[in-house]
Amino acid sequence: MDAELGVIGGSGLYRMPELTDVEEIAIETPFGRPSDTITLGTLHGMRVAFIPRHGRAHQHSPSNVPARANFWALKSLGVQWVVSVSAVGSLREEIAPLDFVVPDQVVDRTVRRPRSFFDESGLVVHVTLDEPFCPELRWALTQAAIAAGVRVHDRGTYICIEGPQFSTRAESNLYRSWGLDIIGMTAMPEVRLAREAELCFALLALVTDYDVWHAEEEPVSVSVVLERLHQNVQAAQRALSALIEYLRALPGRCGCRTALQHAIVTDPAAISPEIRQRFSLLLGKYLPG
Ligand SMILES: CSC[C@H]1O[C@H](OP(=O)(O)O)[C@H](O)[C@@H]1O
Ligand SMILES: Nc1ncnc2[nH]cnc12
Repeated sequence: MDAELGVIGGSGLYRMPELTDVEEIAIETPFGRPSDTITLGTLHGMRVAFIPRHGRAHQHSPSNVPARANFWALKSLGVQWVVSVSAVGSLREEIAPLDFVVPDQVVDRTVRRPRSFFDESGLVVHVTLDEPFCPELRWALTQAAIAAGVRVHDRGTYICIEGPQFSTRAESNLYRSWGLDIIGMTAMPEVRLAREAELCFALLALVTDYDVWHAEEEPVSVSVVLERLHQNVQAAQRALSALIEYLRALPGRCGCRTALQHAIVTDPAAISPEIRQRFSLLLGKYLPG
């Protein structure tokens, strides 16, 4: 095992300066290359693998993030927990810019992203997503954010739009009328892929704006987002540091690690040795070669 914790850094979080004993590794996966080289390093005694989601130069748009390669690479490094750090807009007055949110639900409005490792493989796999984020990891992340001294909302529903454009006012008001809390462009398909890879996954959402619905606030733009990220990215780094001690205390009783146990529908007799070999990283314990 090269790392226990994976961190996917979103907009504004392109490196983790707190890591020591750092090495950069380039990984090739069956789904191509991850977003960038992966930084392996140590944080309070725990090995961490860090991937900047959009690349260090922010060259991958939300629709083109190689999410399958990122999660495959993290799985191949042995990580158990994956934390995504993301900039989001708020859809509610009481969730203010500079607050943090650890969402418990997600609505997927993306339309053109591969959403499964098993597309066109001849394997049919249906994982359960009633609880899309790992409850144990969410708890640890919430405690860590509190320890970092920020105002944190310990639940909320994230709507993931395709982008890359921000929403229209009518869309923003529609999402508010649906009772949704925060908006971004990247939680999907990461939630789906984490579950298929049997990884515990949670999201630390950094609120940067009130999207476009708020009568008194400036509508979201890249400059608004970057300005707010500049103000709270250090708090996010503090929360990641504080997270390690809470991770060590987790009981590991969530269902994430066995998510595929009853999810494979295809008759094992019909699964070829080549397919077993290709997916052995994810399915080896259920479909021996
Ligand atoms: C740079 S503003 C829009 C951009 O920021 C968020 O990215 P991430 O979730 O990776 O922090 C949002 O989803 C958009 O991709
Ligand atoms: N309002 C917003 N909509 C979509 N993605 C965002 N990322 C940060 N703010 C956002």
